Amino acid sequence: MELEEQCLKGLGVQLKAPVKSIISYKPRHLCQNTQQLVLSHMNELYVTGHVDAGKSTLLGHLLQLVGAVEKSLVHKNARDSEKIGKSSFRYAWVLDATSEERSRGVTMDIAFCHFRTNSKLITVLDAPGHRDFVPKMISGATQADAALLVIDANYGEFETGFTAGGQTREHAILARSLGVSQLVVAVNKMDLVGYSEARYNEVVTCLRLYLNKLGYKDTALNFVPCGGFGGVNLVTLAEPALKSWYAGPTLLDAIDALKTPDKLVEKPLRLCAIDVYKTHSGAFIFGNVVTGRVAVGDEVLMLPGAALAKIKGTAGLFWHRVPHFYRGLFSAITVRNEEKMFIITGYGRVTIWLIPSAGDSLQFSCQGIELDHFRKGSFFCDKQALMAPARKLLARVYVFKLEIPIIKGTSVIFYFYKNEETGYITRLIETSNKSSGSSVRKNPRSLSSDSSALIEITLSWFTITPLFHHLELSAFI
Ligand SMILES: Nc1nc2c(ncn2[C@@H]2O[C@H](COP(=O)(O)OP(=O)(O)OP(=O)(O)O)[C@@H](O)[C@H]2O)c(=O)[nH]1
Repeated sequence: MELEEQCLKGLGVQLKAPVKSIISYKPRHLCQNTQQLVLSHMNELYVTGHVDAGKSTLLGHLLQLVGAVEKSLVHKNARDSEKIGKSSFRYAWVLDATSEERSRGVTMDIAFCHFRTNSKLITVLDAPGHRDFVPKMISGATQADAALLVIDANYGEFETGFTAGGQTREHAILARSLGVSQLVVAVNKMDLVGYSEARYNEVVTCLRLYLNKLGYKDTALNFVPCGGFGGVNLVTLAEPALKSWYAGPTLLDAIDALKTPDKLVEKPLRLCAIDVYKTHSGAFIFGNVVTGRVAVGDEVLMLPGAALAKIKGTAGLFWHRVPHFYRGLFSAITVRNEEKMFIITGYGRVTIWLIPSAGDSLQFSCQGIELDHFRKGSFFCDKQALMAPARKLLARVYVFKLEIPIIKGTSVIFYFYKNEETGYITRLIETSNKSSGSSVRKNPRSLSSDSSALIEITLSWFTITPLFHHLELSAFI
């Protein structure tokens, strides 16, 4: 394995993640001496928390410290933010890149970025904290394995985010109901409370109780005291006031310790198209492999529409035209159109293909479909194992806090990757035990706060669903 990695390096191909395995899977169009490298899976981490908790600053500073931001950009942000009297936002500007976000000092859309820890490639989604942008935040959470919940430790601020209706609670509930299974909780702005151990313990105790109640076990939680603006305990712990009582992980270590979920490489292909980027010489699709794997030349079906398409590589010549923030998304298959590379191994000349598989994001183009018919959220899937269009869905739902009980006929919004469909509840099938899932009561008349249930939803229009039940279907009510 090391040899292959070294050879690729020698060719100037920089892998975005360490090679995990060499697999024997061979599509028909590849010749016999083809080996395929599967890159180690990425972890997707989405950053959330109460408005102004310091999410963008924390992340921007962390990216800077791990060298994921170009030095020229660091200097430019420092200079430009100072010029308009907003130097406290200089780290946040790494992520809040639009002029409206900068002038208002709030994150308004999901920002993507990437960095490496010791053992992982992390894709980060910085979600807006403001209530008006909650739908954006939901689309971020539906893509992520783990979340970084940022808490403002300052006196009064933590309490505001945490009281009934506060966004810390709301975001934790959303993350939980959308299936995010692990949380790193950054107890931020510790400088404002004098790095007080007592305050840290107070915040952690309060949050732990609440998160346990939502169903997060202690093993799925990792609390880290830090200061995003000062860079305290992000990558190293040098602050004596914190060091005197804290000996746990830094934020980077806590992120590195996240478990990489089983990405279901062996399942049939489901590739979700996230966006399309048009240049005068062609269009590229940006997508995310949910399950299975895909190679150049594969014939796939795009749904909805059932158009047959052939996956093509993308031309490296256009690389410089790809927006900067998208670049880190690509796994090695698309970096400089090097999907086919020759390397010398102990066995002679071998063709290496880099295969994007479940968990990878990639850029590609395809033959056979009109990109005008393409829409965000379309799925490319295996011809032999199609995804089923459906209007009726069964969903296991967790009900958190409600003012009015849920009854038959209640309207819902269904999110499935980039798809969003309205509908209503047509049956309340049973309530169930929150931890064991066993049936408690058949055909209940209503669902109240703090319960779990199996329900039937009828959507206003057909949506595509996975044929196999690889994800617990989650609905947000
Ligand atoms: N004292 C102190 N201030 C901080 C720290 N981190 C962030 N701030 C300040 O808090 C303010 C808000 O920071 P942002 O990073 O924009 O917060 P945010 O959570 O991303 O905001 P939204 O995305 O709009 O919800 C800015 O003025 C930051 O300089 C910290 O560790 N200590």
